[in-house]
Amino acid sequence: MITIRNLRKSYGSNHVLHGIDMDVKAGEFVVMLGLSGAGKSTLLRCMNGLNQPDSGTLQVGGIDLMQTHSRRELARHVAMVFQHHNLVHRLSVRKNVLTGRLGQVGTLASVLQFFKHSDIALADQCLERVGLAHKALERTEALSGGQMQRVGIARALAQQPQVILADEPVASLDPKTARRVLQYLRDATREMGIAVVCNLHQVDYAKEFGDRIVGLSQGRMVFDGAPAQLDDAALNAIYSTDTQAADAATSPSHSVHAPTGPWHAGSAQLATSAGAM
Ligand SMILES: Nc1ncnc2c1ncn2[C@@H]1O[C@H](COP(=O)(O)OP(=O)(O)OP(=O)(O)O)[C@@H](O)[C@H]1O
Repeated sequence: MITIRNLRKSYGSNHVLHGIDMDVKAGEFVVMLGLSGAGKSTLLRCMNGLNQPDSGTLQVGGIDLMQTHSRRELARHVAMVFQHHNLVHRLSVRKNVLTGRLGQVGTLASVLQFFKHSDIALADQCLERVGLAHKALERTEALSGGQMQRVGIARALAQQPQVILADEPVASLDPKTARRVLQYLRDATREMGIAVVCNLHQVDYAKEFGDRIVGLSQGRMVFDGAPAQLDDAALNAIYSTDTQAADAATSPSHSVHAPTGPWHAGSAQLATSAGAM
């Protein structure tokens, strides 16, 4: 579903991504961890076509993002869940979910916001998945933050995407609500075979909900493994502010790559150099 090879991205002279390699398969829930500024959002924005990488290979949901593509084409394959929901508060909950269908309907229907019965049925099914079917006709502004985020997930599901990218989706929620939101996201994507990449700042949520965790430090992948492999040494490598440690973690002798072929869940080992400790 997602294939990334040697991906590089700079903002002017600020080199943010230094050759990222990553594969995500259908139904896999990958959590991305890293310090603020590590490049997590930049990588997600590359995957969502909002940032143009400088070089490398980037295929998401069957689309080659290094080549020209339309936003509409991308929306048919890739959905985004945002930290602040990005919902239209004055619209009903169902209409917000239906906006997830805009990339799939014709241009005129999209402009007029005219939806078929099948789209409405799909929107209601998606709301059902996140436990909010009973709120379909309510104005969105009347919902709590956690409920709004679940509407954001329902909207993403209504796109019927192959990939969902979530950028800190629970950053502004209390722990109980955050867990509920992540549970809905993980369960729905697993059942629907969607590949998910989710940026989080909470290590405990990453361990609880991730099928796999990737760690970014200063634009380099320093960990790629199962939650059980995320030990103190791994956390030190991910959250180190020491440039040498990040370099050591990705040096050839301490590679996070699998010995053969592309990365996959649990394949990669954490660098164990003294610098990364
Ligand atoms: N649009 C932009 N223009 C210029 N520089 C940018 C832009 N977006 C991000 N950066 C820079 O790229 C680097 C990585 O930022 P990014 O937002 O990707 O990190 P992050 O790991 O997602 O951080 P956070 O966890 O705080 O969201 C930072 O140095 C940041 O200042």
